[in-house]
Amino acid sequence: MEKHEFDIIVIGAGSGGLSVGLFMNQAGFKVLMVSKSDLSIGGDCLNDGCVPSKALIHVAKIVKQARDAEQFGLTLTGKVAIHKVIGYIHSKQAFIRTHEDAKWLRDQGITVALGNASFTGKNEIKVDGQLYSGKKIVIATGSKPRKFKVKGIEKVKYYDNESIFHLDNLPEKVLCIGGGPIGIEISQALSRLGSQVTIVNHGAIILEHDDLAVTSILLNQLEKENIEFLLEADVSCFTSSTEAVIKLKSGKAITHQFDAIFVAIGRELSLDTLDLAKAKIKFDKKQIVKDSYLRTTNKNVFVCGDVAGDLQFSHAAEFHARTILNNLFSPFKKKLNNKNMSWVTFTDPELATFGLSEKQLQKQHTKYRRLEKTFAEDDRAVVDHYTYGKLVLFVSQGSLFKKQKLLGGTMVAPNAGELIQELILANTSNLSVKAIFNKIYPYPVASRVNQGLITDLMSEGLTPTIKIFLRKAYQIFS
Ligand SMILES: Cc1cc2nc3c(=O)[nH]c(=O)nc-3n(C[C@H](O)[C@H](O)[C@H](O)COP(=O)(O)OP(=O)(O)OC[C@H]3O[C@@H](n4cnc5c(N)ncnc54)[C@H](O)[C@@H]3O)c2cc1C
Ligand SMILES: NC(=O)c1ccc[n+]([C@@H]2O[C@H](COP(=O)([O-])OP(=O)(O)OC[C@H]3O[C@@H](n4cnc5c(N)ncnc54)[C@H](O)[C@@H]3O)[C@@H](O)[C@H]2O)c1
Repeated sequence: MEKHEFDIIVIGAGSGGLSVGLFMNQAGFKVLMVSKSDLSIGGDCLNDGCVPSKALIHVAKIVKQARDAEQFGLTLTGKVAIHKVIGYIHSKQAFIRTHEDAKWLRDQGITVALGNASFTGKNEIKVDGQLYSGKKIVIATGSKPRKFKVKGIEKVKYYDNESIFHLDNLPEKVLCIGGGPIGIEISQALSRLGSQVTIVNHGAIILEHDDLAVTSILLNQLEKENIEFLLEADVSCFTSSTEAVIKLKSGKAITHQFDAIFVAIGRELSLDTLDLAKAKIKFDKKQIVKDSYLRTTNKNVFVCGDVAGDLQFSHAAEFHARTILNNLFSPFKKKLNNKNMSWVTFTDPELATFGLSEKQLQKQHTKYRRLEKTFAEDDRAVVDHYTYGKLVLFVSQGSLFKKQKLLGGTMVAPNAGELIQELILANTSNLSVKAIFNKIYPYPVASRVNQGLITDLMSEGLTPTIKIFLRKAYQIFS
């Protein structure tokens, strides 16, 4: 059988795989991209994840704002037509697909093979009966929703992120299993469109990777929108297609009625068809064994994105790609380092987090200050009605000769994801907090809250000695 040879083979054309493949192609290398099918190009992000979920959230927000307008005398009648919502989502996906499909990739000069890839040797894979070899191979096969296995599950209408964006009818009552970002984002959107939603979460808190000071505010806001939370609770079984038995924290079991369940209890890595052993790639505890350079036990094969078993975000997958690309071209190999990572949960209000968390700072024995500010007195928050908002920052200890810097932080507010961007820049660029303090913010942009908290910190510098010094200076120079 004829074998096709490439400089690099990328298995999986999602956020991670596309980043590697497109750059290598632009740089003049011979690239093979493998995707299960034409429609799976773009990966989870385009097809079953970020894009459809953010489009759904957009529509749900419009509906909520229309309902909110009733307090100003407008009257709203009728129900949301779910097929129009789904149509909107699909139209946005179709638009993006025009530059994320096999034809477009081929037009760029990339060879595309459609089908499941499996290894046949250390540098060789097979797709749809055809062999391909690559000097380097990147596994970027992503992840899939973990299946919920409990007695009676076969009786119920079951949705997860692969089916929810194809809804025919909006279920009246939804039972969401899982209080992570997928469960929370989708639950709020469904609730705003008209479903009555209850979230059952195994853990004691929602969004367990974020700071409790902000997740508790988000929880409170979601409860105000009539989303019910059962925390530290588990579905023991389904007794019919519409009834679940839920074991509560107290040990008590209750029955709960619903029309459909939405499952978001974490992800499983997509490795099924790869046949890793043929390429001498070790696999342990449901993960591919990798080093801190994202290399597998076969030094010519890398892992990138969700399948690496690290943080599962589109931008994390892109960051993996950048790390791998750097190391392909530079003698100065970079280890994967997430100290500047950030993420946003696109609820309303949004929850945005960047840099190191308090747990990480404590673990690495870094000296830091925790600063907190509510938005109760922020003029923009007052007029736009989000005084519940909060900003938390972790700053290093400065001195006369040492810059005080942002180590991490988190915010809950509408548009928090945009508001923290300048803090992320200060964090990644190692700027002093004075960069925020010295900025002139147009009044009343919402991001003035960032300066507000840093100003609180700076005013601590007005010690009794400094005040005496200022009085003297005033006497002399004024
Ligand atoms: C509902 C939801 C919302 C999300 N929202 C956000 C968000 O707002 N922001 C964010 O940053 N992240 C978000 N994520 C996470 C984000 O989608 C993923 O982290 C990201 O898509 C991972 O990219 P990847 O390249 O690792 O994998 P993927 O994008 O999943 O791509 C992997 C590709 O490999 C293909 N593949 C698998 N096995 C094989 C094989 N054997 N041969 C050939 N091809 C194969 C798959 O079909 C797929 O196309 C969300 C996820 C979900 C589910
Ligand atoms: N805006 C974003 O960036 C965004 C949005 C969606 C998803 N994502 C990514 O996708 C990943 C997966 O999201 P996810 O929400 O599926 O998973 P997750 O692992 O983040 O959260 C799962 C939640 O389900 C709970 N859980 C687990 N088993 C359960 C059970 N049997 N019963 C009840 N609760 C149970 C856990 O306590 C946890 O709170 C996220 O970690 C994130 O990286 C990102």
